Amino acid sequence: MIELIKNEKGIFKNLINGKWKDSTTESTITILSPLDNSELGKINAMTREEVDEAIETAKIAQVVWRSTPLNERTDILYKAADLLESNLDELVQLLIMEIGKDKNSAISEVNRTADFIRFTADIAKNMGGESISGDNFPGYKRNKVSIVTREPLGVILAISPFNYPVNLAASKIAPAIVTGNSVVFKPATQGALSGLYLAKIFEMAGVPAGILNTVTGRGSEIGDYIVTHKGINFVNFTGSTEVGHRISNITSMVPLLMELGGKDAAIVLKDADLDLTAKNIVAGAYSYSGQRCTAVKRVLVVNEVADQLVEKVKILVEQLKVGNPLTSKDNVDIVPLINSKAADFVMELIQDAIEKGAKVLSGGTRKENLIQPTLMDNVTVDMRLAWEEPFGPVLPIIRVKDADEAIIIANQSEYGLQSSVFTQNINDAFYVADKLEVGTVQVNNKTERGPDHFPFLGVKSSGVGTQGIRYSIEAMTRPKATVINITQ
Ligand SMILES: NC(=O)C1=CN([C@@H]2O[C@H](COP(=O)(O)OP(=O)(O)OC[C@H]3O[C@@H](n4cnc5c(N)ncnc54)[C@H](OP(=O)(O)O)[C@@H]3O)[C@@H](O)[C@H]2O)C=CC1
Ligand SMILES: O=C(O)[C@H](O)COP(=O)(O)O
Repeated sequence: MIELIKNEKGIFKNLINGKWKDSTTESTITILSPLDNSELGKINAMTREEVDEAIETAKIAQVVWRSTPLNERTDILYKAADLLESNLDELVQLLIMEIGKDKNSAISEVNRTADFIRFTADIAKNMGGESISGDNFPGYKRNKVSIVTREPLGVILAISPFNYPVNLAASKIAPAIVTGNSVVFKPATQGALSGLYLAKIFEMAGVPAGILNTVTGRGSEIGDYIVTHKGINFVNFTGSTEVGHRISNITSMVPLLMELGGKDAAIVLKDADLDLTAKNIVAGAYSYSGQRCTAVKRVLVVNEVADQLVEKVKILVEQLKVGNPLTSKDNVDIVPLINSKAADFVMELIQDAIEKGAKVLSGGTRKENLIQPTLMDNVTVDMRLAWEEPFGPVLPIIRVKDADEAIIIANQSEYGLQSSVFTQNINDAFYVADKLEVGTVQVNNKTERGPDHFPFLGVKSSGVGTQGIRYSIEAMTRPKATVINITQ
């Protein structure tokens, strides 16, 4: 199917108004694989005029789409989910090559996305509006009734990051279109081929012309133009806090739904089940080399059990499989990072911590962009690793005297995505959970986004608004009240 979306020069086309179009510009971006530097294809660096066309076409098409029966819109989503599954092998291969995901994680991303799309259709079909009688409020009678329906917002701008190019695109596109919105989708540049593939799936499933349009090009070049475009009615962005802040600063009167960076803490109390804790911490911190916003990014463990926990974590870290998914026989947990800039940054954080007295218990070395899973003990709050998000396979252990000190350090972060607390005492779990300034607290589990119908949100610099299937649907619609006044 890849062949259907690229031209004879290997340039991937964009879906605009139901047609896969070549750009009018000669300006292209070459997508190389982080695994072997091979060229996977080229994408167009679209011009402003082409962006205008994508947004204008979305605006016009939405007018008809919002009146299309919901059951027809949901049928398209069910078809898209089936098509994703029937094209799993090719898409998995593309994900592995384009973003260096290990095979198991790539398969899981595609299957989870199909489930997400189906569940979105199910929820949309089962969501109703409400009717409110006037007499609930003093001075009014039952002859006044408000019928509250949910209306689409118009044109949704969906911007996705590199690490889940299919799932974090579909989790914006599916709730948007099922509710009668149209979409302009700007994938991450590294991840754009997978994103365009997803768009092809939606098109094949029957999404009408103009309802899903794609825009490719570097965010640094066209990002400001798209997010501030007057044709956009809602921005759903997942990516770094830096870009999120920028979008928030330059937009005006447009609702934002943003999931940004994190520094999720795993807080370990003295009565925690340490085997379960260590297992969760290692799975949470290192899968896909830590390139997940919800990765466990620091451990705050009380002194009484710190030595025991560290020993258990170290044993598991040393069992992680490290390698290049292209050349490794088995599935690997630790893969090369997305690019050398990302790997340089992780090494910089490790070096800073070493210079300030942290101890490397495992890893700490790099071969090209493959960084060994790194475990660092005795990390203290004067080190950058205590606060900055590495988006790589390095985990700092910060020792604390008690739960209260852990809470203070956890909350001092600029981020507030998730936290875990490990304890066998339900009262302590609630005590800690109640005080943490995050969107979600996981009790005795690693930090993670799923299941996808749960609310997913970050506070402080980790985001604005709430995702999760029903929550995204609500965010992308607004109530509309039609008031019936019955003459009596
Ligand atoms: N909380 C969450 O749910 C998640 C958060 N993240 C966070 O994302 C980061 C990693 O992802 P990464 O892709 O590198 O993030 P970036 O912020 O670099 O990019 C995200 C998206 O924004 C685009 N973009 C870049 N500049 C602009 C701009 N000025 N205006 C509009 N769009 C722009 C990018 O395009 P281009 O690729 O062309 O630059 C890409 O599509 C981490 O910080 C991580 O924590 C990631 C996943 C989930
Ligand atoms: O992009 C991310 O990193 C995700 O939103 C996290 O999802 P996960 O917890 O399912 O990996």
